[in-house]
Amino acid sequence: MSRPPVIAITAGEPAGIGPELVLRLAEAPGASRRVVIADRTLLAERARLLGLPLTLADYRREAAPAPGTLEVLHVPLAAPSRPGVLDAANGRYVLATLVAAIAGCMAGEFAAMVTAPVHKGVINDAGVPFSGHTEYLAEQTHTPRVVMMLVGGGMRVALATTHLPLRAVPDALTPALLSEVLQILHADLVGKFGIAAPRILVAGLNPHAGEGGHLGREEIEVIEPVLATLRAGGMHLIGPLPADTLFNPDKLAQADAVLAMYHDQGLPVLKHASFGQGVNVTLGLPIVRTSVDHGTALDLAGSGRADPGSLFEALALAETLAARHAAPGPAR
Ligand SMILES: NC(=O)C1=CN([C@@H]2O[C@H](COP(=O)(O)OP(=O)(O)OC[C@H]3O[C@@H](n4cnc5c(N)ncnc54)[C@H](O)[C@@H]3O)[C@@H](O)[C@H]2O)C=CC1
Ligand SMILES: NCC(=O)COP(=O)(O)O
Repeated sequence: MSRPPVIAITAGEPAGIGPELVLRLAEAPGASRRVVIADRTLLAERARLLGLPLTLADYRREAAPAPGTLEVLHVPLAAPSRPGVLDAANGRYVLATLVAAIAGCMAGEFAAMVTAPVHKGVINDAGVPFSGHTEYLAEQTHTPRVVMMLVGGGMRVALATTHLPLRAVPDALTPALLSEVLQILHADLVGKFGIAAPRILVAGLNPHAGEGGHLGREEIEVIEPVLATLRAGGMHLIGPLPADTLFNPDKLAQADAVLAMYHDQGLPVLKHASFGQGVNVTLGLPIVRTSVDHGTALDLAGSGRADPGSLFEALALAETLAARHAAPGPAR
């Protein structure tokens, strides 16, 4: 009998809701073997705090877990952590959990990694420049370009730019960046999502997609030329469209994915439609990585009220993508 794929789940910021959400994985459907990467004492304390009856077992690659146990690959905290209270002393612990997951995926020991939320600010406070998992995964796997895409509410929304100040967005939107992002998005819609000929709606940057150049020239000077070149190569690209009406149901029905130009152009729409059930997937990586659609929710940490729905969806998508990654099949 073939062994189930092993999926690594990083528990994220120790003061946030990540540790208590990963404790709920025993309830998640699916056939994978799940290994949580975190401090085992932290998990045991959160389980006790929330009254979750749970047996933690150290992960051993060759030994199948006993039924009813949650396997843990132990990474030690630098300092004890209290729910809701950030401590920069643990910033490097969070990164160490990611490094362990990435190494296991790159070595083929893990079929995929799923990430619970990290707190970007406290990692920077720890002295490590960090803008998000997406950028960190690109750096750690030596991948020059990756693309963030969220899936939820019947939509797939990818971002041309990710975690950068709004003021920096127009300068970041170069023809090279846009072209690479669209090629990665197209390739992974085919290869990871099994869509043979993806149709992509592309948002403009400016109000009314620039109003013919009267409200900004990025559409004319950057977006339209890139779309024209890629269309000539066979891609089905619609746009640039005004972002305020691009998400109307009649437009979405014409496409398999949307490319938004920046984080808060695309994500509020998707999160409004599916918060708590959405999944963040990193495209363009040599490994499979999915994540939750929410943050550390420090206000809920330790309360037991955090919804594990997005983590369960992220695990389910990781299982699907890992199966395709292991045995790429013909597109539907
Ligand atoms: N995948 C990741 O690592 C992500 C990390 N973040 C980080 O999280 C930190 C906090 O970000 P915020 O903007 O405050 O967003 P947030 O998602 O942590 O919180 C926004 C609101 O949603 C609620 N919420 C979040 N998750 C929930 C859940 N599972 N169940 C029920 N309610 C939930 C919170 O209580 C809060 O009211 C930031 O440092 C941010 O960078 C944000 C998004 C994703
Ligand atoms: N809004 C998505 C987000 O901030 C998560 O980003 P990442 O940590 O997955 O790069």
